[in-house]
Amino acid sequence: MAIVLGPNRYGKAETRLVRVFRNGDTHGLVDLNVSVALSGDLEATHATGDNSGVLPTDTMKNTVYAFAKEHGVGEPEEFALLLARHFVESQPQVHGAKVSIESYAWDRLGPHSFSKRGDYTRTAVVNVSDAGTQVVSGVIGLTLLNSTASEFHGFPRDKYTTLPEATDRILATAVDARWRHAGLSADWAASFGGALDALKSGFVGTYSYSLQQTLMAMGTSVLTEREEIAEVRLALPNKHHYLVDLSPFDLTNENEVFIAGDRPYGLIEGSVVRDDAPAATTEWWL
Ligand SMILES: O=c1[nH]c(=O)c2[nH]c(=O)[nH]c2[nH]1
Repeated sequence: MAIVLGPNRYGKAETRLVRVFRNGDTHGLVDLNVSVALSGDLEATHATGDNSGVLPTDTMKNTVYAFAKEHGVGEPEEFALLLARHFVESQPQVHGAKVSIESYAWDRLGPHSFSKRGDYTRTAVVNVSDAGTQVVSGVIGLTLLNSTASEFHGFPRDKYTTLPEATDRILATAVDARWRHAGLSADWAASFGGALDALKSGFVGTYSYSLQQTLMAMGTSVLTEREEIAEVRLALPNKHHYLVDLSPFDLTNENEVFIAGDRPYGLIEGSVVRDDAPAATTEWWL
């Protein structure tokens, strides 16, 4: 029996970068949270502390800031590709790089004034490895609600089942979605905007008998609208809204007064994929 090192990686997580683009009086703003994880020939440091192959995580952080100055910061997918390729190409012992970016949007209030948009976070993850390069875009925290057009019934009942059948309920979720691009170049901004719109219209346009059905419709909507996207993965928390019993006050409640539940919540997860999509080069999930 031998004890050996299993899969491992290391990097600098959550480097917060704000880049101001000064074009005369009118400034632009990019606000990112960048995480880098490298893998490769790293046995020595784990076995003996020989760091001859360990590019410091501090250097990774510095690279993020230096690249922001030297190359600017375009779309998050573009910046992640630039960084991931840099680490793999410049360090022979590094065979894999994963660069994950969260991008926070700011709305313009004036030439150099901005208001942070709080409705969702855009994400981009680039994986460079011997198997290939993969770009995954996504969105987290996109909260959507239908105040009707949702039912849930016909489910199995056992002795622990108390849930009433619902023929008219609120359906609400905070969308966590990632989508894998078939290629390595796209109009990333248009692709993200289109995918976001497709997720929303899939949610809005589906008369739902389960959040699972809505998940499938949202993924299908993205793949129908965006041919550059090969696969969509979704994690949809079911943000339950419970009808308040107003009968103690001699009041009726015709689906008008709800308690917004916090936890526990149902969590519906799934992948929607083109059957002819190219295979993923790296394992990915949320
Ligand atoms: O859309 C739903 N899917 C479920 O699987 C489920 N389970 C549950 O209790 N409520 C719901 N709603």
